[in-house]
Amino acid sequence: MTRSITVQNLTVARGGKRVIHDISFGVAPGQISALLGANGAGKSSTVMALAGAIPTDSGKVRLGDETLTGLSPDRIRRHGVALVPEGHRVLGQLSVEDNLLVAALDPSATARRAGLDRVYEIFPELAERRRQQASDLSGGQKQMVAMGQAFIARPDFMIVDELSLGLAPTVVRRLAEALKLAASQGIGVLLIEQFAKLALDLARHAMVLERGRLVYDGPSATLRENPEILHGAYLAQ
Ligand SMILES: Nc1ncnc2c1ncn2[C@@H]1O[C@H](COP(=O)(O)OP(=O)(O)OP(=O)(O)O)[C@@H](O)[C@H]1O
Repeated sequence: MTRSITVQNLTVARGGKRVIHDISFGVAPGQISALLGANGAGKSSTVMALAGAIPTDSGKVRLGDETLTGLSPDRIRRHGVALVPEGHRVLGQLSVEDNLLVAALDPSATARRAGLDRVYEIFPELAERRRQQASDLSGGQKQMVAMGQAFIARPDFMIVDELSLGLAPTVVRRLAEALKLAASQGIGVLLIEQFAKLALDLARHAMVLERGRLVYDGPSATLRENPEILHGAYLAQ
């Protein structure tokens, strides 16, 4: 079962200052949505609020009929929202396989095996390195592990904070294919990406944040065809 995520009138304050102002949007099952904006526009704050890592001031986040607002990050994950955090962080002392298994939600041996098989099918390069210590992986392989940790939890909704940061184009293409696969299987994806072109190529739906306000919410094709909308938001910051 896959469900839409709905954000209603979300307001977030950090350090006593309002950084997200009353934003509303939705991501449907199987849809890739890009969230764009200049440095400091509020992308990470939005993502962290959705994942429960920082509190919300007001507003509501729902996955299907369930309200996620106010739940802990772990509860939100168990409800079906997987976050791939910025910086392809892994548990360096653990093997690739143990990194994946710590993220599995269903403890049964059958489910864990099926989860690993699913991740290794998406990223065969991780299967070859399953016993390798994660700290020895390349940046791209670490990002595969981070994405694998999301996939193994069988989420309804995936948030990817900076897919391509610091990674080579060939690796980014592989990761982009994995996101498309996720969407084709009904997972809703919210992609935060500094390279607008990549994000707009991947996503059919896009949003632009400017100083904590949503200034565009619509087809990504419109942003591709009217780059001044995006330039305006980046310059205004
Ligand atoms: N820990 C914090 N405490 C107080 N204010 C913060 C904190 N982190 C971020 N901010 C402020 O919140 C606002 C939004 O920042 P945020 O990091 O969400 O933007 P962003 O679009 O993700 O930018 P970047 O791409 O640089 O990460 C900025 O004004 C920033 O200074």
